[in-house]
Amino acid sequence: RPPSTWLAFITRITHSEPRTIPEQSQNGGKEDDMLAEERPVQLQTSPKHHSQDEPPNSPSPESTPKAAPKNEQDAPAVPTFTLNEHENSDEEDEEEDNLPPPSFPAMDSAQRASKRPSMPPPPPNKPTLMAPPSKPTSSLMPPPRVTPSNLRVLPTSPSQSMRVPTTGPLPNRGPLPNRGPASAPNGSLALPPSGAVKTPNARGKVLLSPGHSPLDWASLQKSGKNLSGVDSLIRVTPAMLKEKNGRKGKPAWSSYQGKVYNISPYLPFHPGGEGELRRAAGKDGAKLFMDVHPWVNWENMLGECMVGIMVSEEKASSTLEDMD
Ligand code: HEM
Repeated sequence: RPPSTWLAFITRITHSEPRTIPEQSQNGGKEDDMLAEERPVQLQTSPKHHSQDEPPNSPSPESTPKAAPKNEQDAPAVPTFTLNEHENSDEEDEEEDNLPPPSFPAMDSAQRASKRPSMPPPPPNKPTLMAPPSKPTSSLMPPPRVTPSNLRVLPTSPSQSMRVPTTGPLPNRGPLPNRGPASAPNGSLALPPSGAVKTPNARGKVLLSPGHSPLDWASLQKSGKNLSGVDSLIRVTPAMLKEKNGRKGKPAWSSYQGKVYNISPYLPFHPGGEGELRRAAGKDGAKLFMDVHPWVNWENMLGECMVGIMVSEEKASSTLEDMD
């Protein structure tokens, strides 16, 4: 048994093509194959009996169908199909509702048996009766409870505080080594003796005058100029060193590990400033030097400025060559 929707379609075809009926009836045996329900529908619409006196071009199921009807109103309706034909036709909907269910799948088939008794889906564009889910309002929510387990335990031991955290921003690396005190507030890093190192301040960097960069000093050392102020190396007594303090036009000498250097030409080149370097004038500057920048090679920096060696007052009269 064809679905109910087919019946309406078959009805239209039989209305529009009456010549198919005699052909089927002429076949005789084929008519028996047709379903019983279809027969009266087809027979009602087919002009089974017609007069012999009709003209040859009159509408006859046995004659060739006309190319065009005489009257457009009499013309059979050409079946047209649209996608929403069933939706727009109320008559067909009612007809379908009254028709028995389609024969496929069979009433006792496994498909029907396995079909869940599902609820029909709600029609679109129709307001549902269910109330929309209430939105959670923050004002009604209780504040999150802070329990001790939610709090991160702060590191207590130095080994824990030095550990790099796996989450969050990287910690401040702090100043470069030997450039000043460590920035760790908990004192976990080893600090030099208090007061021994000045805190470097980037804004306090000494601005050297043009032509007095470290490169300029290196070029001046290689220039061959006499930077020591003496013709040859001399013995320097403590009294002599103390006199060369750089004041009142006098040169500035400073001793470092038994050697005496004329630091006067280096004063405008000193990255730490002329004033800082002058503090070592006329005396042993090793301690001041090592406290600030032990990585600096004094001998390389002031090699051309060497005056002589420190000697006691007794040996001051003799020359260095004599001592060798
Ligand atoms: C007489 C031999 C000296 C030489 C050849 C010398 C050389 C230098 C050099 C090359 C720098 C730059 C270091 C760097 O940027 O890493 C420097 C910086 C400095 N020096 Fe000296 N210096 C001498 C003595 C002194 C003395 C006696 C003092 C202090 C009493 C001093 C205080 C400083 C300071 C404060 C800085 C700046 C450090 C900084 O900016 O981080 N220097 N010196």
